[in-house]
Amino acid sequence: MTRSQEIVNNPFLNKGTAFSATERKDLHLEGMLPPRIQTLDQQTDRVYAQYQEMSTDLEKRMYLMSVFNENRVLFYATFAKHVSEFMPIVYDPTIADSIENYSRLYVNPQNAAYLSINDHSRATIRESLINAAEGRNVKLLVVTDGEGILGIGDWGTQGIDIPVGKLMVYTAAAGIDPSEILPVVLDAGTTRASLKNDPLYVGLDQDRDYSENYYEFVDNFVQEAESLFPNLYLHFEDFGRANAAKILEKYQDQFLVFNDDIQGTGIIVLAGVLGALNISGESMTDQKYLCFGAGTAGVGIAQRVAEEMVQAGLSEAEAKKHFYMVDKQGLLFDDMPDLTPGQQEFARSRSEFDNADELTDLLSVVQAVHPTIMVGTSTVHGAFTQEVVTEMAAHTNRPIILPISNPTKLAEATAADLIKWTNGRALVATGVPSAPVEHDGVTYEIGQANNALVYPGIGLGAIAATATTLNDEMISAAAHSLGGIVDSSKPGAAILPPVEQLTEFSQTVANAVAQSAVDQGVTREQISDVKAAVEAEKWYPVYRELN
Ligand SMILES: NC(=O)c1ccc[n+]([C@@H]2O[C@H](COP(=O)([O-])OP(=O)(O)OC[C@H]3O[C@@H](n4cnc5c(N)ncnc54)[C@H](O)[C@@H]3O)[C@@H](O)[C@H]2O)c1
Ligand SMILES: O=C(O)C[C@H](O)C(=O)O
Ligand SMILES: [Mn+2]
Repeated sequence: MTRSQEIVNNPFLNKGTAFSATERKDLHLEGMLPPRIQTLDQQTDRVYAQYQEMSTDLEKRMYLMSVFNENRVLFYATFAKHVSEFMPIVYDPTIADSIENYSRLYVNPQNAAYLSINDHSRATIRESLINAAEGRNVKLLVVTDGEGILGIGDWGTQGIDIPVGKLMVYTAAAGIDPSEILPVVLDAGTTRASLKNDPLYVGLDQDRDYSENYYEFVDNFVQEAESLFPNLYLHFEDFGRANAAKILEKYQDQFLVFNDDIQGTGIIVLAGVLGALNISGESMTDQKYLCFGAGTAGVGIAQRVAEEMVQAGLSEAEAKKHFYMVDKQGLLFDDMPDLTPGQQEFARSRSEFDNADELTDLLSVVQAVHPTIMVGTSTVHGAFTQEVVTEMAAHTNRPIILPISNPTKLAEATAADLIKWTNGRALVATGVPSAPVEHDGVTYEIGQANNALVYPGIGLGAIAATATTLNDEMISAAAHSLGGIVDSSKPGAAILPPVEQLTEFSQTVANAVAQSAVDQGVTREQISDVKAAVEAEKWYPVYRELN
């Protein structure tokens, strides 16, 4: 390839019709492009106009991905102008459709790294990461093994769209330089027969490996990534329930790692609860918390909220008494076999209830417990029925209800139903974006309780501060930093800030996390001005001069 071809085919360098006259001459691009030189603004107008021509959300996403494949600056400049409109297209919920159809729609590897359990030697992994990084300075890596994609389960290699999509949000929300990132999928096989039997499937057509091999694969990957990219922020996403917490615990004291489903979700839900309590005027330690779906996210959130109660003065044992975990078995009791370690932490004793053996479904648990907060991470569509919600609302003035299973087709309830069934008393946030709800003359704004509202800022803050670890203090600082953005005195106010302000509050989160790292002295470099360090780390979608 000639240098000119390399430039126009490199999405990190390509400017399309915006190459200047001098660049066209110096880089030998003359004759390779239509003659009229356009501005980035004109290009984004064209992209947005074409985007609007697409009839379905999946088509819109595919079109935007084609722009992404060609020209990163143009993609992010357009995204920046339409943040709240593009989020559900680029990210959740439309990303779920693109994952389910990934092999069928495949056109481009999108500069991701694809690793295979069939050759998981450190040498091969190292070589693959070097190839995929193409000499770029990787500071942020998002990795999945595809086993627990959103709530839609095991999608093997097709899960790579989650790291790609999560990283797009990092850049759009927090200004992470898109050339300093790497999406990675660890293909350890899949349990999904329809993928294995599909000749178009681009991943390994073999059973998912649950042997020691798997942990060796993960470990070889972590060790090689950490050694190749020494200042890495390593983000784990959508691993299965049996592995997510285990992997985080294994590496969190050694490296700068983050599990979004556990920590990111814990932070955003805690922020939502704090926002709700700000509106109701109630105190955290008076709450009774019901988790429906005690898996990776459910337990991660409960741990974060429990930690907040400890900070509010309760002992750990007292704090845990405020929690009720419900899973497939019903209310989780400490005598049940097969509880995960996280579930065991919160399991109750049967002797607390007269009718313990009857507490096998959500409604009977709500009747027995009278929760004030109910969070859904179960993947059970419609589980928060009118009966469940009215029962909850009969015993608390402002029920805090967060159905956050993704994508839309798995959500436990809609915001509109929750507002209607409680006559506007419920304080609600949902995992996917929800339109405002009109009820009895009041417009209820609905916040989005999605980790996307916090993980970009946390990553930016940790990277900008040159943090060596991501600890509880930094995580708690992130959750608290979102307070005060919403005017809680307004009737129908949301409990979380609006996605339109994603870039602004990502900066707020980043500053809080970086400040916490600096205050604790857990940084590689001495940082005297935290805000300046965060600002200096930010990338903006503008064309840079090429020579
Ligand atoms: N909004 C967010 O930011 C966010 C973040 C993480 C996860 N999530 C969503 O939460 C959901 C769960 O994700 P996860 O990673 O924790 O998955 P997971 O598989 O670890 O957990 C799901 C849990 O729900 C339980 N469950 C399944 N069917 C049930 C039923 N009928 N009754 C009660 N419990 C049942 C499972 O046994 C499991 O423990 C997904 O839909 C995911 O998209 C949302
Ligand atoms: O990806 C999302 O939308 C949030 C979360 O990480 C999930 O797994 O559902
Ligand atoms: Mn996730």
